[in-house]
Parts: sequence; C-alpha cells; structure tokens
Amino acid sequence: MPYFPEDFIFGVATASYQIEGAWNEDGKGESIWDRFAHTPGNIQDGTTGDVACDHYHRFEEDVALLKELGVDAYRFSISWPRIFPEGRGRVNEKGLDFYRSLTGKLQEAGIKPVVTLYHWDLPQKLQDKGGWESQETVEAFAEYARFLFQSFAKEVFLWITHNEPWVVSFVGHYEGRHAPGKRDFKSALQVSRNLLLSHGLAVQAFREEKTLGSIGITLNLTPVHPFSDSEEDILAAKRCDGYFNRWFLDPLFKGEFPEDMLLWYEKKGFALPQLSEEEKSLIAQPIDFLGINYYFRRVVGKGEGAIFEVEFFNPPQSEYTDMGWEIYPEGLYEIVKRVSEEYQPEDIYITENGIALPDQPDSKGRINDQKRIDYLRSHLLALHRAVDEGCPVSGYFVWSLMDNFEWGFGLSKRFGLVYVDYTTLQRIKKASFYWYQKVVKSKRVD
Ligand SMILES: OC[C@H]1NNC[C@@H](O)[C@@H]1O
Ligand SMILES: [Ca+2]
Repeated sequence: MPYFPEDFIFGVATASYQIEGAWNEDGKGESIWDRFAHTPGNIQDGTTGDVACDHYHRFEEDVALLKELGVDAYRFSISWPRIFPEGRGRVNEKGLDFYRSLTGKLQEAGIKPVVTLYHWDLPQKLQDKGGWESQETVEAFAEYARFLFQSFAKEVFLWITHNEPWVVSFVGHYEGRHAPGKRDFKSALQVSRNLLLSHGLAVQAFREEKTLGSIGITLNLTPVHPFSDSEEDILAAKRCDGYFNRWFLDPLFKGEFPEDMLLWYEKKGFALPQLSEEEKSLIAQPIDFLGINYYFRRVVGKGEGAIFEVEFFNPPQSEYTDMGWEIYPEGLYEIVKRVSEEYQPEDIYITENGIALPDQPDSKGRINDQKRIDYLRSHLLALHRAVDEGCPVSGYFVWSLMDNFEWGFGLSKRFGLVYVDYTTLQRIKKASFYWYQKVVKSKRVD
C-alpha cells in the first residue's frame, strides 16, 4: 500500500483563460486567446472562453470546493492582460484585486497558492507588436513578473514562470492550432529562444525582489519510444526526443540548445536561434524546482515529413483518452527517472496529470468516472515508484479541478474532478473527486 511522504503536496491545477470567463470585464485587456477563439474556424466546437466556468464571479464557491477536496495547494495562472491591459505600463487595479481576493480566500482555507505567470493568454497589444518573436515582449514579461513578485511578495508557495513553452512555441507558431495561429517553424524557434530569455529575466527579478517561496518552470515532457529497434527508427525517436524534450531541458539545465537538433535544423535550412554566453547563463541560472506536465508517451519511427522525417504510431493494444492520447502510466516513472538522472533538478513537481473523458451525469445526476480514477491511480503508483527510488518529487497536481475550455477543442473535452454544466454553470463533484479527496487525506494510493 504505497504511502507518499507526510509533507508530499497534493493539489489540482487550472489556468486563467480556461476557467475565468469575464474576458472583457473590470478593465481586462484583450488576450491572443480572446482574439483566436473569436476567429471563426479556430475552435473545434465553436465555443470560446468568454464565459467558460465563470470562475471570475464564482471563485469563492470554487475555493470552497478546493477546501472540501482538502488539497494542500492549488495551481492557477494569472491573466497578464487583467493586470496590464496593454501588456505593460498602466495597471488595472480591479484585475489585481481579483487575484488578491483569490489568494486571500486560499489563505483562509489553508491552501498554498501556486501561481503560473504565463499560461498562454498574452495581451493582444503585445502580439500586435510581434508577440513572443519580439524583444519587447521579453522585456514586458520581465516587468510583469517583477510587478507580481512585488504585489504578492509573501503569499505564494511556488511561482512558475511559463507553462509548456514547447506548446507556446510549436503549437502556437508552427502547427498553428493555438494562438496566435502562426505556421512558421523559424518563428517557432525564435519564440522558444525568447520564452527562455524571459524565464531567465523573471528568475533574476525574483531573486532581486527577495520574494518568498520557490521559482521554477513547467515543461510538458513525453518519453519517446522507437517503433522498432531499427537504426532509423531509433534515430527518429532521438530526433523527437530532442524536439519535444531536450530543446528546453538542455538550455535550462545545461545552458545550451541540444547540438544534434541545431545541426538537424541547420541541415533543413532554418536560421538558428542565437544565444550569447551571457544569455546562456541567464537561461540556465539555478531554479528551485522543475514542473513536469505528463499525459502520454509517443511511439515513432522513420517516416516522411518535411522537418522531422518521422511517423507516429498508436499501439493497438493500448487504451486511449477522449483526446486520443495513449494511456501509459509507466511514462510518468520513466520521465521522472530520466530527468532526475540526466538533469539533476533541485526538486520536481508534477504540475499536471489527468485525463479527458466524455463525462455525462446519469439519471440521478451523478458522474461515475471510474476510468479517471483508474488513470490517476495508475499514474500515482508509477510516480510513487520513482519517489521510492529517490527521485526528488515533492508534489502532484491533477489537471484539472473542474472541466474547462480545452483550447482548440473548446468546452467539449472534460478533464475535471468536478463536472461543469455550461448552461447553468452548476458544479457537480464526480466520483474521482471523492476518490482523490481520500488520497489527499491519507497520502495513500490504494
Ligand atoms: O491538454 C490538457 C492540459 N495540458 N496542459 C496545459 C493545459 O492548459 C491543458 O488544458
Ligand atoms: Ca525559495
């Protein structure tokens, strides 16, 4: 019966654009996700985050749910355009007040706030000036971060500079499925460099402001397995590991972009992102923890494709989620072990893990999401193995507290421990809510 350490942190996670709604209320500026979701054709089910879970008006009810769940910590993100409607300069006091009220309610409930500075909702005014491709956004982010460190100098347990810079760079600027919807690999490379620089400047500001708490960054990491043990499949898997994982892990912990990927991109004719020695040290300065978001692994082999020459496989014997992601609990153990051994982070938090299911209330209004319980249990057992083997993991956050706006899929994908009826905005606790409540209370997974 695996027990987690007594001081192990159990939590849940959300993000501003996905739950808050009130997209243009109380002085909030437009974000690139407001713009992207308002552009017809971008969101699969045609919904937007205009209202989402209406958390902006219902946060007290949602903190009460967190208190009932009994979590040690709650991860949320701050909406940059709620604080600086134009990205920098004028502060929107009402926006700041909302997060003061939220952290105040969390404090009252004995729940540690975990704040993500950037979870994708860039002020549109900055995008109009080049967005993450531009140095201006890098500087504006450093100012935004410093302002928040000063405004919440003592309340926050963990500060996360960026959520999933790989997604921001490559899904937002190469695949085009996320805001700002660009399809330009060179832009994506430039964006990944600027996100890393902005992370470095934020960490520097955090140290200078002597802010309490810890600071880190969250990466979505996926183990990559070759489809066969052929040389070309193994090389394809190595390329994907570089693209998905090492492209950010190496600069953050080794101060360099991975050489094999730079050579590959150069061979493909892309101008490479340049880093001076000073910029390399800025990016690789020590952080207090690494956040890992884990959902699935990837199985790849040699294939066609313009840039990576890979083909993805879905093992037929596996089960898949509502997102079409393979359920592979071992991958959480694998990635924690690999990162601990190869990159030696001071500390690790699993800042997201969860599953989308087609949840619907039954005739009695209950949601028996047994598949989510099985998913969370199997991943917690895999995580426990890594902890048992000495990996420095201090916490685990379920994605998500409640169903919310799942980016390009809109409101159609449900990840919550709590169901949201989007017509009434009623919250309904699923069976997994009660299961996780017991895990949090007992620190045990049975
Ligand atoms: O796709 C599920 C989650 N993945 N990580 C980032 C979150 O914003 C997503 O909802
Ligand atoms: Ca600290």
